[in-house]
Amino acid sequence: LPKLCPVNRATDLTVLKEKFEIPSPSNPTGKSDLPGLDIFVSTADPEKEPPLVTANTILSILAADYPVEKLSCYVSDDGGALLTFEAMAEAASFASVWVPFCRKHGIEPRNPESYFALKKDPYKNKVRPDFVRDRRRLKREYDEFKVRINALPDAIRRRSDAYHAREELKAVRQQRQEAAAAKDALLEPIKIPKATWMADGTHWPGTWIHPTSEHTRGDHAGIIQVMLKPPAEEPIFGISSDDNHEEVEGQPIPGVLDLSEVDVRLPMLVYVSREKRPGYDHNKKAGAMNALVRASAVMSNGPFILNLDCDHYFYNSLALREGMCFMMDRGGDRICYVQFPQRFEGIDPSDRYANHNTVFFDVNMRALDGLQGPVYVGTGCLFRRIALYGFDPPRTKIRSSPCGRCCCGCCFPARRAASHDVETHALRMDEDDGMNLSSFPRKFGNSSFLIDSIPVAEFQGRPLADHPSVKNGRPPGALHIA
Ligand SMILES: O=c1ccn([C@@H]2O[C@H](COP(=O)(O)OP(=O)(O)O[C@H]3O[C@H](CO)[C@@H](O)[C@H](O)[C@H]3O)[C@@H](O)[C@H]2O)c(=O)[nH]1
Ligand SMILES: [Mn+2]
Repeated sequence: LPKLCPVNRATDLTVLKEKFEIPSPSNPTGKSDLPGLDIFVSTADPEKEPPLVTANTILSILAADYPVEKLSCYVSDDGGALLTFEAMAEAASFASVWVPFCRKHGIEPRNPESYFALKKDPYKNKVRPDFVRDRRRLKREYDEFKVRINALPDAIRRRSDAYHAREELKAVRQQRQEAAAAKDALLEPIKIPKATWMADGTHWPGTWIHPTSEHTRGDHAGIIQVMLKPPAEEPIFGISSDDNHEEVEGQPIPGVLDLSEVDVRLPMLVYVSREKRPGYDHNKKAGAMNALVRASAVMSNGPFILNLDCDHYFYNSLALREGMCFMMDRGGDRICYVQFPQRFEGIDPSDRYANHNTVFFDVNMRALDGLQGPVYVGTGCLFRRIALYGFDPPRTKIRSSPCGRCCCGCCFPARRAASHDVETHALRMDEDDGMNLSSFPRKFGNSSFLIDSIPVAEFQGRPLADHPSVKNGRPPGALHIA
């Protein structure tokens, strides 16, 4: 049995910054050379998973400290619910004040609900004189946002009822006209199925409040809606409070945040509800993740993917950068995924039921890291996109080991290579010629957009070729050009 050898790892964010974001003659503004990152959030039921919680998750993602133009967020709604859709739209709109506020004042955590519920002194280490005013302003905005989210179920129901009444009236009128034309006195009562209506006066394509065929939980069309479009390539600074007054009875009040030094761009946000039909097994969260992998490949195609459940959030706005330290390090191209630990809120003080899971996250996972690596726990995991496509790791060839018969990790590639044909159907990534698209099997389906996106993601996910030991690295600066 191998001995347990728990590993503690540390990251150095300064080194990451120096390597990828320091201005140079070829990159005068220090535009980021970090790879793209797609964040997936899954939700399935607005009754059991309150949209306010999902919205908070989304806000913590949109406010994460990562180059805005490299970050995209995808929400998968397996409930196909208009409520979730509209809550995400509200979150996107609230993000336009929340995210600049977080950036301006270095707020942590960037989940508003948790931030405003913090027990510790919010003014600790805050020196900007406008912090008090900005925080008060944001608190009010957030409270109003919460009320809007909580009012959504009712608003949607009332709107749907109003549209329904209008439709019924229309139908009755038409029936009367037809009856009059045909001189037919017999009028049958009209039954129109109760639809769920969107604000623009069209039918919601997903699940309806009153289910009808084609609009039930497991039976509806696919929906993709971009809620925040991809940001501009260069930073956009906000307006200063001098130019931006609110007026109360003709008197300007300086209530609006001064954002003249803050990049106000937001990452792309996409709502996805995959198509569902009766008779198919949709494989719950796994199926949702697969749908997002495909959808994101043709939209932002981030070479890295991180997934979160709707009731989880980023506690640390730098977490994505920390994950990237492992992926972009020398030898990082051999890493398939980086699993983040989970921490829990709202557990009873004595933790009678061991809900903190300390043994699992702080002992078992570290020990596994000393063997072959921790296991994937289903969420909070940063993946290399190409690894999810079923490719072999880039270096599966037998390498000469320093110790004749060795017991170190380098034996695994040899064993894998030998059993390759029989055991796995992994795709080979040719080390010398790169990828040969024509050899890709049908398993990717017929979308040529998807197939073409694969080698792009592979190239962009490589570490920098700034050291002789990095064999297939990409040249520095390859990603900072728009
Ligand atoms: O048809 C479904 C069903 C679930 N989900 C999502 O899957 C996630 C997890 O589902 P949940 O029912 O909350 O499972 P839990 O038991 O709470 O979560 C455990 O199991 C999950 C999946 O295996 C892991 O992601 C979690 O970390 C782990 O705590 C949630 O975001 C759901 O919205 C879907 O997207 N589609
Ligand atoms: Mn859960």
